[in-house]
Amino acid sequence: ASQLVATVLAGLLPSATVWATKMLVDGLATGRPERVLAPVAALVVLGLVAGVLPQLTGYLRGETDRRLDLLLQDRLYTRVNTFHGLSRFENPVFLDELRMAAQATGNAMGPITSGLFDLGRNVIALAGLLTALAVLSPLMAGLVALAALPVLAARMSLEKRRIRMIAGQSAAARRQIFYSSLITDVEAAKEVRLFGLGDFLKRRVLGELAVLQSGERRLDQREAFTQSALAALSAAVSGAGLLWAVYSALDGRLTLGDVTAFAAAVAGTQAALTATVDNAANARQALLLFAHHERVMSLPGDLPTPGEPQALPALRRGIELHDVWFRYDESHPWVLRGVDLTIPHGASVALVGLNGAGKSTLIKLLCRFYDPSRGAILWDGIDIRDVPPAELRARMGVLFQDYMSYDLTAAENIGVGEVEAMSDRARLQAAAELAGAHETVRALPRGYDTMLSRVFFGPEDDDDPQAGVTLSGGQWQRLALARALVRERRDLLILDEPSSGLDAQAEYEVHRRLREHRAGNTSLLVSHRLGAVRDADLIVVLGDGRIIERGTHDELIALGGRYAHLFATQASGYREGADLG
Ligand SMILES: Nc1ncnc2c1ncn2[C@@H]1O[C@H](COP(=O)(O)OP(=O)(O)OP(=O)(O)O)[C@@H](O)[C@H]1O
Repeated sequence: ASQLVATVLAGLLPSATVWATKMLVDGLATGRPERVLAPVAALVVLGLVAGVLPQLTGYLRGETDRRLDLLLQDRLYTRVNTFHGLSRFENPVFLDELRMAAQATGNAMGPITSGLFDLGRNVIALAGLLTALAVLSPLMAGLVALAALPVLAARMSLEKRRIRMIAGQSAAARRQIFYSSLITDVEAAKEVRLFGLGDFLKRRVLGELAVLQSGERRLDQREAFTQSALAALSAAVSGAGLLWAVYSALDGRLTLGDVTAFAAAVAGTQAALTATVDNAANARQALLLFAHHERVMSLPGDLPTPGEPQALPALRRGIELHDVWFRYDESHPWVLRGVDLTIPHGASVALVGLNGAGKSTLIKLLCRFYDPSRGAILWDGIDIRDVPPAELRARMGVLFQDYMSYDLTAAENIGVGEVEAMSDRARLQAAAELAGAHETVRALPRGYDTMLSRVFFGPEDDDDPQAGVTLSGGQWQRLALARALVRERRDLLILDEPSSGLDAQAEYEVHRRLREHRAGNTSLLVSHRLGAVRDADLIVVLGDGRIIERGTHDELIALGGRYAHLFATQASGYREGADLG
């Protein structure tokens, strides 16, 4: 409300100033001092208001923007968090929309609110000035207003083009961001240096930038040209008006004050008009940008979720996959082709198979990151599509092949596995012990409170509690394993290649501890190291999206099929290694 009052006041300022100036000049012309006192006093007050008002509106505007920013960021990220699956995040069109929406959320609301207030102020100013002008010359007022129309139309069409250009270039913009982030990314730094990719990536960045810039350049040229032509038109209109005013004054039809007011009003009107058009165009551009925010908000959910959220009972019988078919997209080949599998409660099931067989995909379906294209996954007979994804996931501990390493403390790196347990040091420690991470963490400079980082901190950061310690690959993996183990309500433990980064001794230890822990605990283990899966209650061999063999280690060896062949190959590899040693 205060911003509204300030806006109206600011809008009335220019015409009031013009009128006070006219009174002053007319008063001066009469030569009577008392006639100039009131206008002078008015001008002083107007000057004061003009000086203070922008500070006030500036502050109010900032405050409005800050509040809106908080509100909208909250709204956007709340929405993004309701996309329970992964497919949206693997869709470049959605990612573009999300990037634009995040940008709009931070940057568009400011221009929209301030643009609308500016617009209001300028429209009021314009109305006041045009009224003043109309009193002096209705014809001139009409001409000045008319001359504004082409300016308005031209600006609107230019803005539309600009938005269309930005949308058309989103792929190039995405590539540019991708290449430039690779140049500075710590994870990529090793390979970029080893393969000397710096120049290659830089050329790609500059190439994309050139494409982006050429579109922008064409638009800027067009804008400069149209704006100049229109400015010339305005100048001609005001020039003609001034000539008319001067001749009218010479004829005695206008007073000296009228001419002053006229000149000021024409200049003021044109300035206010240009500003109005600018405001309208900016607000419109911001609105169009903001449309991305609205589009993300109005997207349907990616996974159908049950209407009535219900709790998932603890697992008693087991998990069944019924004729599960899956492909990532209509245009992609089938990854799983009719998988039938039961993971009985309390059993340890191992999944083996060649690269690309679909093992990780099967795990992602169990976590319901996607829904099967055909078939169903049942948890004690309940279709997992009928329970809220969060409920389902709360019942699982999962270590992914591509686990995350967070730039957080060691305790937090484990605690993110169950946010509620973040401050429960005993639980975090128990998980760390199980994962074989406790000794490593305890030996860190600040123990569990040590900041871990993927970026190396120098000795100069020693006193900085935020400076992180860098762990080795296997140490990170143990922490990730601890994270998967920390969940209290966990009924199913899924480990995708849990020991790929562990040394032989550590692998043995981790598997021994997990085996003890696994007793009575349902687990699914994916591993290429067949030595690690031989104790599993059931070994399932996946080939080309189908289950081709299943049984215990001994049964599969006796069968003499794919598993037996793989096992023999690995074993002979070890024997040769031993012979060499
Ligand atoms: N997000 C995805 N979008 C499209 N296709 C995918 C996606 N993830 C995996 N695929 C495809 O699905 C197939 C199976 O991949 P998956 O990761 O499940 O295999 P895997 O058995 O775990 O292999 P590995 O032993 O190498 O880990 C592959 O052909 C892969 O190209």
